Amino acid sequence: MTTFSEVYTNNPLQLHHIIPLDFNSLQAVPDSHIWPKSDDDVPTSDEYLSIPIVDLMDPDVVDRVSHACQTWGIFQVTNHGLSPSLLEGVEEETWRLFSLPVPEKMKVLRLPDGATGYGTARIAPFYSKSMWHEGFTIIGGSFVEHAKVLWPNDYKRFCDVIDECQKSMKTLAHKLLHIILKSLNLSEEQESNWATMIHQSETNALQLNSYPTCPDPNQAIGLPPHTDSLLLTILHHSNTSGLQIFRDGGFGWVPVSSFPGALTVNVGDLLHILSNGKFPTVYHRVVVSGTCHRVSMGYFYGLPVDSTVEPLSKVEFPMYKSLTVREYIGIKNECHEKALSLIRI
Ligand SMILES: O=C(O)CCC(=O)C(=O)O
Ligand SMILES: [Fe+2]
Repeated sequence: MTTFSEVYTNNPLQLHHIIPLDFNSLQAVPDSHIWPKSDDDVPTSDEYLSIPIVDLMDPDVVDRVSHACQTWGIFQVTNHGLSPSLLEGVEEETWRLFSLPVPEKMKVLRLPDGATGYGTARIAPFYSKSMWHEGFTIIGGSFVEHAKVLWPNDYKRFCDVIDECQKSMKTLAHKLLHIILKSLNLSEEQESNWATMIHQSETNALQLNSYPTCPDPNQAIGLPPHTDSLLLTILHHSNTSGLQIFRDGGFGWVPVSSFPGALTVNVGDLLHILSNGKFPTVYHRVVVSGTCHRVSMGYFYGLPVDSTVEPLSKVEFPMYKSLTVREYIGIKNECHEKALSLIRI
């Protein structure tokens, strides 16, 4: 059986697509990081259109989550089970990691055919310009060896926090996916089979992101527009702005404010496929700031890599072909944003 990390070994990247810029002491944005302006670059509204907030203790939680998934594909959750002290701990460790001198971070650089470690976003090779971003990807126990390299005498605090975060995020992902399954009107047997599969899945990754203060934020981009590939993403972005979603209906790029203490959840491609397009996979990007260095932490949850994904409805005509998770990630790694249209029926 293939593990999630192994899925990435077939598409080795070139080092210049993995090594982030040394953002320290830059007075101007280098040409490599200047993005051309496009028509939809400017948010059409300065107002923060508020995305739905769902209390997981709400007795109507299934309806609320279902409505949020259908109308926005993104929502914020409260009463999510991750304590404020855990989230503060993760944030603190994220700052500790990205504040290290570049030569230290380079010791844990992601390998060209690897999935974990320090480096750029995986979508880097699809663009001629580079991002104002550095990341650290954690899959399974990969972080322990990396932490030992970074802090030989003081790695335990990073490991303890990350370990606890992975466990709590997994529990939350299971809870959310069980709620979402209920909203897809499946037969009892189908629901129970999918619940078991979700429970057994080891397809998950924790991504720490850093978007340093930028000398000219209008020229650079933190992360260009993309959708997330797996079932869902749970994001902790404290109270800093930067995340934007593209909203049809004349709204354009809408900033996502973060409700204090809440986590942001968004639908990914696999859930979009399972729901037969009922839940939109969210097109989002990250803009950078001239005054604020932002960090965020995303948890991505998927299905086992050898499992088959296809629209679950037995009554609707399927919009997408059936394929394995591994095949889908392979297509996404090769074709990026065209992946969904390539599997359209
Ligand atoms: O940093 C953020 O707000 C979003 C990060 C993101 O979109 C990603 O890691 O896929
Ligand atoms: Fe994303």
